[in-house]
Amino acid sequence: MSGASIKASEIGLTYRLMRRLSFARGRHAPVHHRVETEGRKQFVTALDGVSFELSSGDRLGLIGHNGAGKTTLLKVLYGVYEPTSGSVDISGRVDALFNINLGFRQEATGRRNIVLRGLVTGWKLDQIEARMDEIIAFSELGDFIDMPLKTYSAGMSARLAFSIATSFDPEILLMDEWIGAGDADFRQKAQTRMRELTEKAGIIVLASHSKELLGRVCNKVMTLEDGAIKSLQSIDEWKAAQ
Ligand SMILES: Nc1ncnc2c1ncn2[C@@H]1O[C@H](COP(=O)(O)OP(=O)(O)OP(=O)(O)O)[C@@H](O)[C@H]1O
Repeated sequence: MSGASIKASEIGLTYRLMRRLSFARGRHAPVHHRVETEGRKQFVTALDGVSFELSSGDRLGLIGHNGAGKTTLLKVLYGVYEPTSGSVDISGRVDALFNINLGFRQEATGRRNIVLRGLVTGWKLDQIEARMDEIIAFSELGDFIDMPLKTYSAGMSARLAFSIATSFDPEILLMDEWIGAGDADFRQKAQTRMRELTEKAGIIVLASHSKELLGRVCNKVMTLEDGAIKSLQSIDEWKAAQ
């Protein structure tokens, strides 16, 4: 691995609202101050002037109130959305674990979903088969691996998604709070795996409301407020400020 990097320069992201919001006089919608109206169109500014750089081994935590822009930032880094302004330069293979069910076929078995995910990630069938046993063992799903996804609990889906994503050697892993769905033993295993990933010169970006989780996993923390960076601190600075 040559070393992963992310450079975000002044990223802005504005959503166009498909349905018009109207606010009764004297009542505020939670995001009313960022809804702008232009003629018949309405827009929400979800990210505004976000700049940062990450390099090999960085584990960035994203924290902030509901609607602060954490998920939107992950989606921009994953390429789901093109920033409305600014730019993102990414070097390294990116995989994402947010909205765990995204990309899973509910009618297909766990085993079949491993193959489908592998193919989408760009691996060949024999490469996927070579990793199959290891992925199944790590997920601890046992015989459930041959049952359809729709029979899985949230925690079981999370374990499968994590096992798959980390087995296909991502250099950059983008995650939200999915990890909360796993039980304590699995979280411990998952944490070890994330550490190995960053030791191999990878990068993790993890959005969470859990200060305890960020404290354990991250070396930097970005606090977002209304789509802008309120602070970007080393883990020690951030802990000292709590
Ligand atoms: N598809 C969308 N269309 C319009 N507005 C959106 C869309 N997705 C998010 N938003 C708005 O963008 C802003 C940022 O949302 P985002 O989901 O990034 O926040 P978040 O920090 O991840 O919140 P949470 O902690 O609740 O998950 C919010 O004001 C939200 O209403």
